[in-house]
Amino acid sequence: MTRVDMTDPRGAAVEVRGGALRFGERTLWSGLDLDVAPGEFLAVLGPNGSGKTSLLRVLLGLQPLSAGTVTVAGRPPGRGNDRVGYVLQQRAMDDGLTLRGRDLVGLGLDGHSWGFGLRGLRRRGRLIDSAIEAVGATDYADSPVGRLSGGEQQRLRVAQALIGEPAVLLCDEPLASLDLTHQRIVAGLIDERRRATNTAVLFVTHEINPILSAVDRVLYLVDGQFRIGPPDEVMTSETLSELYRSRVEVLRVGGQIHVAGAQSALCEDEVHH
Ligand SMILES: Nc1ncnc2c1ncn2[C@@H]1O[C@H](COP(=O)(O)OP(=O)(O)OP(=O)(O)O)[C@@H](O)[C@H]1O
Repeated sequence: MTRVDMTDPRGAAVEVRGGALRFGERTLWSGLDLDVAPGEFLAVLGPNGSGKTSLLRVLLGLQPLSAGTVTVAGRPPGRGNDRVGYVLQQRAMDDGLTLRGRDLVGLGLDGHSWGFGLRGLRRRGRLIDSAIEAVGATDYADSPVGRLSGGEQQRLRVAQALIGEPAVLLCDEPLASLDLTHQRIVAGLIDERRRATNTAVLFVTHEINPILSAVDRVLYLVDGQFRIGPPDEVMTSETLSELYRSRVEVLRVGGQIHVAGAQSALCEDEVHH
């Protein structure tokens, strides 16, 4: 009997089969089978150098797999795959950068066709305005981005990533360098959007707590090993001790997860002081 999948006509948003990534002698990960469903929020965790950013680079088509296959929104990753949006690690933009906030956001529409003439331009303008409003950046949208604070720049980057209504949104530590209030705002926006438009989110982070309420599953990478599952299954003392090959304590305090007990490898995942 043929099985017909009625649940989602678009299929997996991200599909990796037997994925491996090696640099020289070093295997970052191998045997990775990963399906991310439309609308799913996957947190990608792991210590420095475990290959989190490299995984996003694979999904962006910037880094070929050493073995295995990958599709993003049903297509090979890379140029021409306009169904992917991304927010990369926060880096302060050159303070001489005179590009205005709204122009930065508008770059997210490049590759989309609005037709020519006034109507197309007006539609584009309206989309940019509403994307800027959604991230609460209206007040500084006309300022040169080089003069904005890190948090303000980051909100504009989120607007730029979301304006193209991607099927898959890749986020590489988008909350780093934001204060707690803005972490909440940016995480909330991304979560809201994926629920509204069924966007799959892959979110690389060292800190799961600001996004814990949004996370469906965790991919935890450590030194070539990984686990995939809901936070309650992966973020346990038992699972993380296995992954780190040393005793790790996972504490749940006030709805938050704190990981402690391993040495330096855990860095930012440890309880903050
Ligand atoms: N093109 C490359 N050639 C050789 N080594 C590379 C290349 N790209 C990444 N690496 C190495 O692969 C490892 C994983 O890098 P990656 O940036 O994916 O880690 P990460 O988990 O995102 O780390 P962090 O938490 O520090 O951001 C690093 O040791 C890095 O130096």
